[in-house]
Order: sequence, then C-alpha cells, then structure tokens
Amino acid sequence: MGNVDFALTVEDLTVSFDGFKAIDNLALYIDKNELRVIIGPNGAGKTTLLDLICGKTRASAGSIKFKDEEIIGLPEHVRVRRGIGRKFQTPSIYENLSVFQNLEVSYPSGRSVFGALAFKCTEEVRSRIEAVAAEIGLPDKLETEAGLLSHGQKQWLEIGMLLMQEPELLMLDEPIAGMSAKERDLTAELLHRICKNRSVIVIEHDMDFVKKIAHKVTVMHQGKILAEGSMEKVQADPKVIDVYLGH
Ligand SMILES: Nc1ncnc2c1ncn2[C@@H]1O[C@H](COP(=O)(O)OP(=O)(O)OP(=O)(O)O)[C@@H](O)[C@H]1O
Repeated sequence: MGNVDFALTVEDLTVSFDGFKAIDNLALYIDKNELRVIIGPNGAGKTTLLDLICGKTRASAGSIKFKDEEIIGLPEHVRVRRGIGRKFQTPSIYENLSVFQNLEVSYPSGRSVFGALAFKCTEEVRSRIEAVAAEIGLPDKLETEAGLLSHGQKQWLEIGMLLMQEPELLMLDEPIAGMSAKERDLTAELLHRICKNRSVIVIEHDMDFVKKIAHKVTVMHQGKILAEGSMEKVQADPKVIDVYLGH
C-alpha cells in the first residue's frame, strides 16, 4: 500500500538473528515534518529498527518505503544520498578541526568544482554552513576547535554535520545522553526547529524529555509495537505501564 503523504512507510518488517525475531512483522508510518519518539524496555528492538531503516542491518522480510519508494534492498550510502541521516550515540566529529571545517567537510560533494564555478560554490557552502550553525545554536562558535566544545555542543555539531546533507529523515539515538539540564532544554528547542523541514525519529528513555519533544510516541516491546499515540495516551495505557513505565 503506497501513500505519498507519509515520509516513511514500514510494513511487515522482520529481522531474525539466529532464529530470534528482533523485529517481528512491524508496521510504522511517519508523517512529513513529524517528530516521532520510540520508547520501550531494553532489548525491545528500537536500535535494530533504526539500523534497518538506515541500511546498517539487512531485513529478513518486509518493506521500507521512503517518500513512496522501496529502499529495503539499497545499501546504506545510497539511503544517505536519498535523504536518510542517522546519528549514533558516540560523537564522530573531527576534534582538531573548527566547527566551520567540520560542517564544511560534511557538505555533500559529487559535483565537479573547477574554474569560475569554484567561487560560486564556496559562497554556497559558506551560506549553508552559516544557516546550519544558526539552526544548531552555534553561530558564534564557527572558528572554535571542535575539541573545545562542551559535550552538548559536540552533539549539536554532529546533528549539524548531518543537516549539511539536508536529510528529509533524521534518526537520533538517545540525543541527550550525558547532557546538562540546560543542554537538554536547548536540544528540545533544536529538535523543534529541525523537524519543521523534515521528519525526525528519536529513541529516548528520558520521559520528561519525550514529553517535551514528541508529536507521537511509539512503544516497542519484543520486536513489536505495543502502543502508539500521544504521550498522554501511551502513558495511561496499562500494557505500557506493565512492561515499561511502571519499572
Ligand atoms: N546483530 C545482532 N545479532 C544478534 N542479536 C541481536 C543483534 N542486534 C540486536 N540483537 C538482539 O535484538 C534484540 C533487540 O536489540 P536492540 O538493541 O534493538 O534493542 P533496544 O530496544 O535498542 O534496546 P536498548 O534500549 O537496550 O538499546 C536484543 O535481544 C538484542 O540482543
């Protein structure tokens, strides 16, 4: 069933590891400009689901459509080019480069730059870098060496490096891990900003943070979806309290 209104359509998705179904016949529909949070107990399959969407792990069966096109057979780098960005928990910035340079190296290449085109392209890159720096709250840190940034700022820079590629779907695994209260608040604001132009999927365990950011919450358990809806709705669901929130 195709539906161009969804940014991402996942249906009948299954992955088995040695006979164990880490994802079991799962369906997920993400709207354009939606910020979806996935919660659930350890081992529920949350990370595996994101691994399947970005192409890090191959599915055993099912369908993953991005902007109404099947991507399940595509390698990871092709999915990145199609507009799927994924941030892992450990930062992978270049500590000895400036914020500007970190963003610059993340600008998608692939077109030849020569002669008179070079200057135009540099200007284009610079304005993109400035726009992204503003989006991630680091406009006055462009010349700072990335290694000197706070833990939170490093995380935002990494999000910025993904934004340089203008992804239409961005996936973040526990983005506030290790952050101060102030940094958490700023991250919530950052996520509100970036989902205006794209869909965002976040895996998160901190329920106060989930309440602040989620448009909709998906609760996973044993590779399946246990509940889905507004935070209020899933919080009041006895099944969710039983397997997750009550612990
Ligand atoms: N490559 C793999 N090989 C074998 N088993 C795996 C593999 N990847 C994940 N699993 C298993 O799949 C299940 C789901 O793991 P996953 O990491 O997706 O859960 P999670 O919901 O992200 O948990 P957490 O909140 O602890 O990160 C676990 O039982 C895990 O051991």
